[in-house]
Amino acid sequence: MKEITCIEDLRQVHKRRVPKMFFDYVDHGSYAEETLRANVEDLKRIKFRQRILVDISKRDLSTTILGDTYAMPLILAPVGSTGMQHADGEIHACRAAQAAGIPYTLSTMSICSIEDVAANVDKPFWFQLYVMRDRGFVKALIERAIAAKCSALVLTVDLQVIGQRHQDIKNGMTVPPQLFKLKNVLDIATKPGWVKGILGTPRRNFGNIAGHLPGSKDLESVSAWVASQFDASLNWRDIDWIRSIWPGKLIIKGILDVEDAREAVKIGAEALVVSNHGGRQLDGAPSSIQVLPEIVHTVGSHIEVMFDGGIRSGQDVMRALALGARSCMIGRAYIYGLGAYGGPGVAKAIDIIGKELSTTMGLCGVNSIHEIDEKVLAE
Ligand SMILES: Cc1cc2nc3c(=O)[nH]c(=O)nc-3n(C[C@H](O)[C@H](O)[C@H](O)COP(=O)(O)O)c2cc1C
Ligand SMILES: CCCCCCC(=O)C(=O)O
Repeated sequence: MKEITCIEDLRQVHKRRVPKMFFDYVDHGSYAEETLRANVEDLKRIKFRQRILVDISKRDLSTTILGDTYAMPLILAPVGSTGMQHADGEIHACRAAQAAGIPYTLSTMSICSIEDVAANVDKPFWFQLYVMRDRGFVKALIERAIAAKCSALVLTVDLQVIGQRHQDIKNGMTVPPQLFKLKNVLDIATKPGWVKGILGTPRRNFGNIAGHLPGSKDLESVSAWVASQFDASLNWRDIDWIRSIWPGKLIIKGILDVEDAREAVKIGAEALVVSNHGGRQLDGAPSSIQVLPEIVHTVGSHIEVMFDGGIRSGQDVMRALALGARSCMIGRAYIYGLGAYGGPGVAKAIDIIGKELSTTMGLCGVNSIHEIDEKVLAE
């Protein structure tokens, strides 16, 4: 891994090592991918203000997230089907996050179940919830997260209907995926390391949602499956119901509008994530960084504001913190590491971003996370 120096290097190795259908599922976004591109490009346009001759010898990246101390303001975002990028991917990612001292969020749509992950890691992790039509099942999922001692519930609210990802349709990325389609068989045959890993683990299907998958002979497009299973009637009134089951910290993920941010404060969520789902949902929505300042300005003193979308470097984390985010989630950046090298690849992604953040802080004359604000940005 010596020649890996940035997240793009991990992406290139991921692309070589993982079947195209799974790499594309990660790398692409919805429709024309305008929001996906805007997330990355709008971050890059933000320029820093260099400061010199400040004592920056004692830089400290540690911070608190929802009252707990972590090594840096970084969180591994929930990513569905992580275990298809690398065998037992969720367990490896969670272990890497915990070793680095940052939170890991397990998706409802994970391959390893809540119990699989809990049995194989040392500390509590966060659980991300999708609300399905079967409310008895949703209640049971929350109870499983409580039994596994998950320390926060991340309620994702921007995917009750799914944005179309053209590439997934072309690749046969259905539920379950069409691994035996000729072009996939030919491609998978060139990825022996991936095949060996996946065949070597019993965990190859969605561990949390058994009983809600199509029968073994049926194939459903992802959009048809989501339409049949996810509850499109979900609304603010349902949050009380979730609160009545979940006693812990609640994070609402998928907020882009100031009015919605105000609602999240009103219902008493502990945090919200400014997110457009990594450009995978409403194509044509603004980039996350474009809306961050107005949301922070409106609600930032009443609720903890987290951020995601387009982060590919420590410089990007610094940009989001400068515009008022308290912490940042990364999705693709760590999945590229996982697909490339498994757990050590996730550790590498976190390390790259942490070091870039530390250097950027230094060059802006800043020693601690709480000092980062608009003053580190060029006019
Ligand atoms: C392959 C993939 C799967 C995802 N699955 C989920 C999911 O199951 N639940 C969820 O809340 N968000 C999911 N997301 C969105 C991420 O949590 C996060 O919002 C997004 O990746 C941030 O953008 P970034 O990838 O540019 O960092 C997924 C993202 C990707 C790339
Ligand atoms: C196979 C079903 C995918 C459900 C949504 C997972 C997700 O949030 C994403 O792909 O984005």
